Amino acid sequence: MSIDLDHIQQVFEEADCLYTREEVDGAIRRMASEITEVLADKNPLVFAVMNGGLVFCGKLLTHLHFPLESSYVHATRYRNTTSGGDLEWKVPPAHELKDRTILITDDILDEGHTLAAIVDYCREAGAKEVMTAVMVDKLHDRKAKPGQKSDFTGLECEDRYIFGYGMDYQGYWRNAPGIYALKGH
Ligand SMILES: O=P(O)(O)OC[C@H]1O[C@H](OP(=O)(O)OP(=O)(O)O)[C@H](O)[C@@H]1O
Ligand SMILES: Nc1nc2[nH]cnc2c(=O)[nH]1
Repeated sequence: MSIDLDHIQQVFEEADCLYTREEVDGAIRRMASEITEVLADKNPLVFAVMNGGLVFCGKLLTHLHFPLESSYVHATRYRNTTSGGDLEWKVPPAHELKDRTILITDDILDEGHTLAAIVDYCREAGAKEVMTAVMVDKLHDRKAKPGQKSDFTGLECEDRYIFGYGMDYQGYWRNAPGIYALKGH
């Protein structure tokens, strides 16, 4: 399928900016101090969930000033579409997880299936403690587990399809410098 770059450009121009770069960065700094209080002496292993978690995790890591290891996992459920399907593991964790404290970082907690599956995987692999941090929690009543929350949450957003700061629209605009909502979604 060929991609219509005029459409991609138009999507950005018509989108609503929900959070500016400054607002997102402020939320990430606040999360970093909350995470530091809980994990600073636990030698955690911090995973970015690719692709969407790349920007958030990268920014967050630079605000965590204590010993930790960082790596990534790649799991996807949306595959460049705007509604979710079955979780596909593209790259499972490469580290030994037994007895480790794990922090999983992702861009968005939407229905929560992705994060729940990754948490379950880490627990089954023998992790001592598994915590999660998400940049944005989308507010609606379709969570995989009723009342599901992340241990650390940066921002909340309404029930619309969003992109920017790592999150894509049809594979594009992960580089958008804030969090934007698609017109009409
Ligand atoms: O809470 P959920 O409804 O499970 O959705 C959240 C997940 O969806 C997105 O990933 P996606 O599958 O789109 O892959 P991507 O990270 O490569 O964009 C996002 O990065 C989260 O990992
Ligand atoms: N880009 C993007 N990915 C998602 N994955 C789950 N929800 C969303 C969303 O609103 N935007």
